[in-house]
Amino acid sequence: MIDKHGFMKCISCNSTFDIDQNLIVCPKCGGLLEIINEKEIDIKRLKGKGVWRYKDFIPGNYKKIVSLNEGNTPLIKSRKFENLYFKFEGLNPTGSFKDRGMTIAISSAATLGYKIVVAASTGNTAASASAYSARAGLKTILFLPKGKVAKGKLFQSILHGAHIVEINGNFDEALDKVKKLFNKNKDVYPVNSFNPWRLEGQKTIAFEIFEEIGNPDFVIVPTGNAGNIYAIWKGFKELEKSGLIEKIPKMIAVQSSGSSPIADYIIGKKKKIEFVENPETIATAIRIGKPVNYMKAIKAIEDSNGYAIKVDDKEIIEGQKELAREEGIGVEPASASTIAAYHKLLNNGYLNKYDKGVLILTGHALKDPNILFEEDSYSISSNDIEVFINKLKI
Ligand SMILES: Cc1ncc(COP(=O)(O)O)c(C=O)c1O
Ligand SMILES: N[C@@H](CCOP(=O)(O)O)C(=O)O
Repeated sequence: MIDKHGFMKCISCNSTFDIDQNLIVCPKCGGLLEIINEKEIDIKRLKGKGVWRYKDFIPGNYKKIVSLNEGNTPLIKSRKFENLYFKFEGLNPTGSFKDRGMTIAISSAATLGYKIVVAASTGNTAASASAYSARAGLKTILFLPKGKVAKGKLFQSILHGAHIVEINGNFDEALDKVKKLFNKNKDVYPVNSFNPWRLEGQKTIAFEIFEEIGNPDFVIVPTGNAGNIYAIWKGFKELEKSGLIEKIPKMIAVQSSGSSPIADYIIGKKKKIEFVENPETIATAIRIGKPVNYMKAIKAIEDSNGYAIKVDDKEIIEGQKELAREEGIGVEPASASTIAAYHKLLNNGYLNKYDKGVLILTGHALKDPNILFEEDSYSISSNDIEVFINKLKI
Protein backbone atom coordinates (compact mmCIF):
# COMPACT_ATOMS: atom_id res chain seq x y z
CA MET A 1 0.00 0.00 0.00
CA ILE A 2 1.19 3.49 -0.87
CA ASP A 3 0.49 6.65 1.13
CA LYS A 4 -1.34 9.51 -0.59
CA HIS A 5 1.33 12.19 -1.09
CA GLY A 6 -0.61 14.05 -3.74
CA PHE A 7 -3.86 15.43 -5.06
CA MET A 8 -5.66 16.06 -8.36
CA LYS A 9 -6.00 19.45 -10.01
CA CYS A 10 -8.08 20.51 -13.00
CA ILE A 11 -5.97 22.23 -15.65
CA SER A 12 -8.99 24.26 -16.81
CA CYS A 13 -10.73 25.52 -13.64
CA ASN A 14 -7.94 24.81 -11.08
CA SER A 15 -10.29 22.91 -8.73
CA THR A 16 -8.48 20.41 -6.56
CA PHE A 17 -9.62 16.95 -5.49
CA ASP A 18 -8.56 14.26 -3.07
CA ILE A 19 -6.43 11.58 -4.72
CA ASP A 20 -8.74 8.82 -3.45
CA GLN A 21 -11.75 10.11 -5.39
CA ASN A 22 -12.58 7.98 -8.39
CA LEU A 23 -12.20 10.71 -11.01
CA ILE A 24 -10.95 10.70 -14.59
CA VAL A 25 -11.99 14.23 -15.62
CA CYS A 26 -12.92 17.29 -13.56
CA PRO A 27 -16.42 16.80 -12.11
CA LYS A 28 -16.93 20.58 -12.10
CA CYS A 29 -16.02 21.58 -15.65
CA GLY A 30 -15.09 18.37 -17.50
CA GLY A 31 -11.47 19.54 -17.93
CA LEU A 32 -8.37 17.35 -17.84
CA LEU A 33 -7.02 16.47 -14.42
CA GLU A 34 -3.39 16.61 -13.43
CA ILE A 35 -1.98 14.38 -10.71
CA ILE A 36 0.19 16.43 -8.38
CA ASN A 37 2.94 14.38 -6.71
CA GLU A 38 4.07 16.05 -3.50
CA LYS A 39 6.80 13.60 -2.62
CA GLU A 40 10.43 14.52 -3.33
CA ILE A 41 12.25 12.03 -5.50
CA ASP A 42 14.99 10.27 -3.59
CA ILE A 43 17.04 8.22 -6.01
CA LYS A 44 18.99 6.42 -3.26
CA ARG A 45 15.84 4.76 -1.94
CA LEU A 46 14.74 3.25 -5.24
CA LYS A 47 14.43 -0.52 -5.51
CA GLY A 48 13.53 -2.90 -8.34
CA LYS A 49 13.25 -2.21 -12.05
CA GLY A 50 10.76 -0.65 -14.42
CA VAL A 51 7.73 1.54 -13.78
CA TRP A 52 7.02 0.31 -10.23
CA ARG A 53 10.59 1.18 -9.19
CA TYR A 54 9.18 4.73 -8.93
CA LYS A 55 5.98 3.80 -7.07
CA ASP A 56 6.69 6.20 -4.20
CA PHE A 57 6.40 9.10 -6.66
CA ILE A 58 3.16 7.90 -8.24
CA PRO A 59 0.37 9.04 -5.92
CA GLY A 60 -2.61 6.81 -5.18
CA ASN A 61 -3.48 3.55 -3.54
CA TYR A 62 -2.97 0.40 -5.55
CA LYS A 63 -4.32 -2.61 -3.73
CA LYS A 64 -4.01 -4.67 -6.91
CA ILE A 65 -0.90 -4.21 -9.02
CA VAL A 66 -1.21 -5.45 -12.60
CA SER A 67 2.22 -5.62 -14.18
CA LEU A 68 4.02 -7.33 -17.07
CA ASN A 69 7.42 -5.92 -16.04
CA GLU A 70 7.07 -2.83 -18.22
CA GLY A 71 9.66 -0.05 -18.42
CA ASN A 72 13.41 -0.44 -17.87
CA THR A 73 13.84 -0.06 -21.64
CA PRO A 74 17.32 0.39 -23.14
CA LEU A 75 18.78 3.83 -23.71
CA ILE A 76 20.98 3.21 -26.74
CA LYS A 77 23.78 5.56 -27.72
CA SER A 78 23.79 6.54 -31.38
CA ARG A 79 26.53 5.19 -33.63
CA LYS A 80 26.36 8.20 -35.92
CA PHE A 81 25.73 11.14 -33.61
CA GLU A 82 28.01 11.78 -30.65
CA ASN A 83 25.47 13.16 -28.17
CA LEU A 84 22.32 11.40 -29.25
CA TYR A 85 20.50 8.56 -27.43
CA PHE A 86 17.54 6.41 -28.36
CA LYS A 87 15.04 5.42 -25.69
CA PHE A 88 13.71 2.22 -27.24
CA GLU A 89 10.17 1.95 -25.91
CA GLY A 90 9.41 -0.70 -28.53
CA LEU A 91 10.91 -3.19 -26.07
CA ASN A 92 8.04 -2.89 -23.60
CA PRO A 93 5.89 -6.06 -23.14
CA THR A 94 3.41 -5.22 -25.92
CA GLY A 95 5.93 -3.26 -27.99
CA SER A 96 5.13 0.35 -27.12
CA PHE A 97 5.40 2.99 -24.39
CA LYS A 98 1.69 2.58 -23.67
CA ASP A 99 2.50 -0.29 -21.31
CA ARG A 100 4.05 2.13 -18.81
CA GLY A 101 0.75 3.97 -18.53
CA MET A 102 -1.40 0.89 -18.82
CA THR A 103 0.13 -0.82 -15.78
CA ILE A 104 -1.02 2.13 -13.64
CA ALA A 105 -4.42 2.57 -15.34
CA ILE A 106 -5.33 -1.12 -15.19
CA SER A 107 -4.05 -1.38 -11.60
CA SER A 108 -6.40 1.54 -10.77
CA ALA A 109 -9.30 -0.15 -12.60
CA ALA A 110 -8.68 -3.43 -10.76
CA THR A 111 -8.28 -1.68 -7.40
CA LEU A 112 -11.54 0.25 -7.94
CA GLY A 113 -13.35 -2.98 -8.80
CA TYR A 114 -14.11 -2.32 -12.48
CA LYS A 115 -14.73 -5.33 -14.72
CA ILE A 116 -14.67 -3.63 -18.14
CA VAL A 117 -12.15 -1.24 -19.64
CA VAL A 118 -12.69 0.75 -22.82
CA ALA A 119 -10.39 2.56 -25.24
CA ALA A 120 -10.26 4.13 -28.67
CA SER A 121 -7.08 3.44 -30.52
CA THR A 122 -4.89 3.71 -33.56
CA GLY A 123 -3.53 0.35 -32.38
CA ASN A 124 -0.96 0.53 -29.60
CA THR A 125 -3.28 1.60 -26.80
CA ALA A 126 -5.56 -1.22 -27.98
CA ALA A 127 -2.81 -3.84 -27.83
CA SER A 128 -1.62 -2.65 -24.44
CA ALA A 129 -5.11 -2.35 -22.89
CA SER A 130 -6.02 -5.83 -24.16
CA ALA A 131 -2.90 -7.44 -22.68
CA TYR A 132 -3.06 -5.72 -19.29
CA SER A 133 -6.83 -6.33 -18.99
CA ALA A 134 -6.25 -9.99 -19.76
CA ARG A 135 -3.57 -10.06 -17.08
CA ALA A 136 -6.05 -8.54 -14.59
CA GLY A 137 -8.94 -10.81 -15.63
CA LEU A 138 -10.92 -7.83 -16.96
CA LYS A 139 -12.78 -7.43 -20.27
CA THR A 140 -11.78 -4.94 -22.95
CA ILE A 141 -13.94 -3.03 -25.44
CA LEU A 142 -12.06 -1.22 -28.22
CA PHE A 143 -13.25 1.39 -30.70
CA LEU A 144 -10.96 1.23 -33.72
CA PRO A 145 -10.96 3.20 -36.99
CA LYS A 146 -11.86 0.57 -39.59
CA GLY A 147 -9.02 -0.31 -41.97
CA LYS A 148 -6.62 2.14 -40.32
CA VAL A 149 -4.98 0.01 -37.64
CA ALA A 150 -1.63 -1.61 -38.50
CA LYS A 151 -1.79 -5.40 -38.80
CA GLY A 152 0.51 -6.26 -35.89
CA LYS A 153 -1.47 -4.09 -33.47
CA LEU A 154 -4.85 -5.48 -34.56
CA PHE A 155 -3.47 -9.00 -34.25
CA GLN A 156 -2.36 -8.31 -30.66
CA SER A 157 -5.81 -7.01 -29.66
CA ILE A 158 -7.59 -10.00 -31.19
CA LEU A 159 -5.07 -12.40 -29.62
CA HIS A 160 -5.62 -10.98 -26.14
CA GLY A 161 -9.36 -11.41 -26.54
CA ALA A 162 -10.59 -7.81 -26.81
CA HIS A 163 -14.10 -7.03 -28.07
CA ILE A 164 -13.64 -4.82 -31.10
CA VAL A 165 -16.02 -2.21 -32.49
CA GLU A 166 -14.79 -0.99 -35.88
CA ILE A 167 -16.05 2.45 -36.74
CA ASN A 168 -16.34 4.12 -40.11
CA GLY A 169 -14.37 7.15 -39.09
CA ASN A 170 -10.98 8.20 -37.82
CA PHE A 171 -9.37 7.92 -34.36
CA ASP A 172 -10.81 11.25 -33.20
CA GLU A 173 -14.31 9.99 -33.89
CA ALA A 174 -13.54 6.72 -32.10
CA LEU A 175 -12.37 8.69 -29.05
CA ASP A 176 -15.61 10.71 -29.06
CA LYS A 177 -17.49 7.41 -28.83
CA VAL A 178 -15.41 6.37 -25.81
CA LYS A 179 -16.05 9.70 -24.07
CA LYS A 180 -19.80 9.43 -24.72
CA LEU A 181 -19.92 5.85 -23.47
CA PHE A 182 -17.96 6.77 -20.33
CA ASN A 183 -20.34 9.68 -19.61
CA LYS A 184 -23.37 7.43 -19.96
CA ASN A 185 -22.23 4.13 -18.48
CA LYS A 186 -20.37 4.08 -15.18
CA ASP A 187 -19.49 0.38 -15.53
CA VAL A 188 -16.70 1.07 -17.99
CA TYR A 189 -13.25 2.41 -17.12
CA PRO A 190 -11.56 4.45 -19.91
CA VAL A 191 -7.83 3.91 -20.42
CA ASN A 192 -7.01 6.50 -23.08
CA SER A 193 -4.65 9.25 -22.10
CA PHE A 194 -7.36 11.66 -20.87
CA ASN A 195 -7.15 9.28 -17.91
CA PRO A 196 -4.41 11.06 -15.89
CA TRP A 197 -3.20 7.82 -14.27
CA ARG A 198 -1.94 6.61 -17.63
CA LEU A 199 0.39 9.59 -17.76
CA GLU A 200 1.74 8.94 -14.26
CA GLY A 201 3.16 5.67 -15.58
CA GLN A 202 4.54 7.29 -18.71
CA LYS A 203 6.42 9.96 -16.72
CA THR A 204 8.85 7.22 -15.64
CA ILE A 205 10.51 7.54 -19.07
CA ALA A 206 12.06 10.76 -17.72
CA PHE A 207 13.21 9.08 -14.50
CA GLU A 208 14.94 6.28 -16.41
CA ILE A 209 16.67 8.72 -18.78
CA PHE A 210 17.85 10.76 -15.79
CA GLU A 211 19.21 7.71 -13.98
CA GLU A 212 21.32 6.81 -17.02
CA ILE A 213 22.58 10.08 -18.50
CA GLY A 214 21.61 12.83 -16.07
CA ASN A 215 20.13 15.98 -17.52
CA PRO A 216 19.64 15.97 -21.33
CA ASP A 217 19.36 19.24 -23.27
CA PHE A 218 16.41 18.11 -25.37
CA VAL A 219 13.95 15.26 -25.86
CA ILE A 220 12.12 14.66 -29.17
CA VAL A 221 8.71 12.97 -28.85
CA PRO A 222 6.39 11.80 -31.65
CA THR A 223 3.13 13.49 -30.79
CA GLY A 224 -0.42 12.37 -31.56
CA ASN A 225 -2.99 12.48 -28.77
CA ALA A 226 -0.23 14.38 -26.95
CA GLY A 227 -0.17 12.68 -23.56
CA ASN A 228 3.36 11.31 -23.74
CA ILE A 229 5.23 14.58 -24.29
CA TYR A 230 3.41 16.03 -21.27
CA ALA A 231 4.09 12.91 -19.19
CA ILE A 232 7.83 12.99 -19.93
CA TRP A 233 7.98 16.74 -19.19
CA LYS A 234 6.12 16.09 -15.92
CA GLY A 235 8.73 13.50 -14.95
CA PHE A 236 11.53 15.99 -15.57
CA LYS A 237 9.59 18.69 -13.74
CA GLU A 238 9.39 16.44 -10.66
CA LEU A 239 13.13 15.77 -10.90
CA GLU A 240 13.72 19.52 -11.03
CA LYS A 241 11.46 20.14 -8.03
CA SER A 242 13.41 17.50 -6.11
CA GLY A 243 16.65 19.37 -6.88
CA LEU A 244 18.02 16.55 -9.05
CA ILE A 245 18.28 18.44 -12.33
CA GLU A 246 18.99 22.09 -13.01
CA LYS A 247 16.85 22.65 -16.05
CA ILE A 248 14.06 20.88 -17.86
CA PRO A 249 15.19 19.56 -21.27
CA LYS A 250 13.58 21.28 -24.25
CA MET A 251 10.53 19.18 -25.07
CA ILE A 252 10.24 18.94 -28.85
CA ALA A 253 7.04 17.58 -30.41
CA VAL A 254 7.27 16.03 -33.86
CA GLN A 255 4.12 15.59 -35.91
CA SER A 256 3.44 14.40 -39.41
CA SER A 257 2.70 17.22 -41.84
CA GLY A 258 -0.70 15.69 -42.67
CA SER A 259 -1.67 15.66 -39.02
CA SER A 260 -0.03 18.54 -37.21
CA PRO A 261 -2.38 20.70 -35.08
CA ILE A 262 0.13 21.17 -32.24
CA ALA A 263 3.11 21.87 -34.52
CA ASP A 264 1.01 24.36 -36.49
CA TYR A 265 0.02 26.09 -33.25
CA ILE A 266 3.60 26.34 -31.98
CA ILE A 267 5.34 27.15 -35.27
CA GLY A 268 2.62 29.57 -36.38
CA LYS A 269 2.56 31.25 -32.93
CA LYS A 270 -1.22 30.95 -33.13
CA LYS A 271 -3.60 32.20 -30.46
CA LYS A 272 -5.83 29.16 -30.67
CA ILE A 273 -5.26 25.56 -31.75
CA GLU A 274 -6.94 24.55 -35.02
CA PHE A 275 -7.88 20.89 -35.16
CA VAL A 276 -7.33 18.88 -38.35
CA GLU A 277 -10.58 17.36 -39.61
CA ASN A 278 -9.14 14.67 -41.88
CA PRO A 279 -5.63 13.82 -40.66
CA GLU A 280 -3.56 11.71 -43.06
CA THR A 281 -0.15 10.10 -42.65
CA ILE A 282 1.60 6.81 -43.17
CA ALA A 283 2.45 6.97 -39.44
CA THR A 284 -1.00 5.74 -38.36
CA ALA A 285 -0.12 5.96 -34.64
CA ILE A 286 0.02 9.77 -34.87
CA ARG A 287 -2.83 10.17 -37.36
CA ILE A 288 -4.74 12.31 -34.87
CA GLY A 289 -6.37 15.66 -35.68
CA LYS A 290 -7.87 16.58 -32.29
CA PRO A 291 -5.29 15.73 -29.62
CA VAL A 292 -7.17 15.32 -26.37
CA ASN A 293 -4.14 16.47 -24.34
CA TYR A 294 -3.25 19.50 -26.45
CA MET A 295 -3.40 21.88 -23.48
CA LYS A 296 -1.05 19.70 -21.45
CA ALA A 297 1.33 19.26 -24.40
CA ILE A 298 1.49 22.98 -25.14
CA LYS A 299 2.20 23.65 -21.46
CA ALA A 300 5.08 21.12 -21.59
CA ILE A 301 6.56 22.63 -24.75
CA GLU A 302 6.24 26.23 -23.59
CA ASP A 303 7.41 25.65 -20.02
CA SER A 304 10.52 23.80 -21.24
CA ASN A 305 11.28 26.46 -23.86
CA GLY A 306 10.85 23.67 -26.39
CA TYR A 307 9.59 23.55 -29.92
CA ALA A 308 7.53 21.59 -32.45
CA ILE A 309 8.33 20.42 -35.94
CA LYS A 310 6.62 18.72 -38.88
CA VAL A 311 8.03 15.94 -41.06
CA ASP A 312 6.42 14.38 -44.12
CA ASP A 313 5.76 10.72 -44.90
CA LYS A 314 8.81 10.42 -47.16
CA GLU A 315 11.08 11.72 -44.39
CA ILE A 316 9.46 9.30 -41.94
CA ILE A 317 10.17 6.28 -44.17
CA GLU A 318 13.74 7.47 -44.75
CA GLY A 319 14.12 7.85 -40.97
CA GLN A 320 12.76 4.35 -40.36
CA LYS A 321 15.36 2.91 -42.75
CA GLU A 322 18.14 5.02 -41.26
CA LEU A 323 17.42 3.81 -37.72
CA ALA A 324 17.12 0.22 -38.90
CA ARG A 325 20.09 0.13 -41.26
CA GLU A 326 22.57 2.48 -39.62
CA GLU A 327 21.71 2.08 -35.92
CA GLY A 328 20.24 -1.44 -35.88
CA ILE A 329 16.98 -0.31 -34.28
CA GLY A 330 13.65 -1.35 -35.81
CA VAL A 331 10.81 1.06 -35.07
CA GLU A 332 7.35 1.77 -36.43
CA PRO A 333 6.84 4.87 -38.63
CA ALA A 334 5.57 7.22 -35.88
CA SER A 335 8.76 6.64 -33.89
CA ALA A 336 10.92 7.20 -36.97
CA SER A 337 9.57 10.75 -37.21
CA THR A 338 12.00 11.63 -34.41
CA ILE A 339 15.20 11.03 -36.40
CA ALA A 340 13.72 12.95 -39.36
CA ALA A 341 13.01 15.79 -36.93
CA TYR A 342 16.54 15.62 -35.49
CA HIS A 343 18.07 16.06 -38.96
CA LYS A 344 15.83 19.04 -39.66
CA LEU A 345 16.62 20.68 -36.33
CA LEU A 346 20.38 20.23 -36.88
CA ASN A 347 20.07 21.65 -40.39
CA ASN A 348 18.08 24.68 -39.35
CA GLY A 349 20.43 25.40 -36.43
CA TYR A 350 17.84 24.93 -33.65
CA LEU A 351 20.04 22.13 -32.29
CA ASN A 352 23.77 21.58 -32.62
CA LYS A 353 25.74 18.36 -32.46
CA TYR A 354 27.00 19.14 -28.93
CA ASP A 355 23.48 19.23 -27.49
CA LYS A 356 22.81 16.06 -25.52
CA GLY A 357 19.44 14.65 -26.46
CA VAL A 358 17.10 11.69 -26.54
CA LEU A 359 14.73 10.48 -29.25
CA ILE A 360 11.74 8.59 -27.84
CA LEU A 361 11.32 5.53 -30.07
CA THR A 362 7.77 4.80 -29.08
CA GLY A 363 6.90 1.56 -30.90
CA HIS A 364 8.45 -1.58 -32.38
CA ALA A 365 8.93 -2.16 -36.14
CA LEU A 366 6.95 -5.42 -36.07
CA LYS A 367 3.79 -3.50 -35.25
CA ASP A 368 3.45 -2.28 -38.82
CA PRO A 369 5.20 -4.69 -41.21
CA ASN A 370 3.29 -3.70 -44.36
CA ILE A 371 5.03 -0.38 -44.84
CA LEU A 372 8.32 -1.59 -46.29
CA PHE A 373 6.82 -4.46 -48.28
CA GLU A 374 4.84 -1.83 -50.14
CA GLU A 375 7.91 0.38 -50.61
CA ASP A 376 10.92 -1.88 -51.16
CA SER A 377 11.98 -4.53 -53.58
CA TYR A 378 14.11 -6.61 -51.21
CA SER A 379 15.04 -9.76 -53.14
CA ILE A 380 18.25 -10.24 -55.16
CA SER A 381 18.75 -12.96 -57.75
CA SER A 382 20.75 -16.00 -56.57
CA ASN A 383 22.43 -16.14 -60.04
CA ASP A 384 24.17 -12.83 -59.40
CA ILE A 385 25.39 -13.65 -55.91
CA GLU A 386 29.16 -13.68 -56.69
CA VAL A 387 28.95 -10.34 -58.51
CA PHE A 388 26.90 -9.01 -55.65
CA ILE A 389 29.45 -10.05 -52.97
CA ASN A 390 32.22 -8.35 -54.93
CA LYS A 391 30.18 -5.15 -54.99
CA LEU A 392 29.61 -5.36 -51.23
CA LYS A 393 33.38 -5.59 -50.61
CA ILE A 394 34.04 -2.17 -52.15
C1 LIG B 1 4.02 4.45 -31.60
C2 LIG B 1 3.40 5.71 -31.14
N1 LIG B 1 4.13 6.82 -31.13
C3 LIG B 1 3.63 7.98 -30.71
C4 LIG B 1 2.32 8.08 -30.30
C5 LIG B 1 1.84 9.42 -29.85
O1 LIG B 1 1.76 9.49 -28.46
P1 LIG B 1 0.81 10.54 -27.79
O2 LIG B 1 -0.58 10.20 -28.22
O3 LIG B 1 1.00 10.37 -26.34
O4 LIG B 1 1.19 11.87 -28.31
C6 LIG B 1 1.51 6.95 -30.29
C7 LIG B 1 0.10 6.94 -29.86
O5 LIG B 1 -0.46 7.79 -29.31
C8 LIG B 1 2.06 5.73 -30.70
O6 LIG B 1 1.35 4.62 -30.69
N1 LIG C 1 -1.58 6.19 -30.84
C1 LIG C 1 -2.54 6.00 -29.83
C2 LIG C 1 -3.69 6.94 -29.88
C3 LIG C 1 -4.45 6.95 -28.56
O1 LIG C 1 -3.66 7.52 -27.62
P1 LIG C 1 -3.90 7.49 -26.05
O2 LIG C 1 -2.54 7.68 -25.51
O3 LIG C 1 -4.84 8.59 -25.76
O4 LIG C 1 -4.50 6.18 -25.64
C4 LIG C 1 -2.94 4.53 -29.83
O5 LIG C 1 -2.05 3.72 -29.79
O6 LIG C 1 -4.12 4.22 -29.87
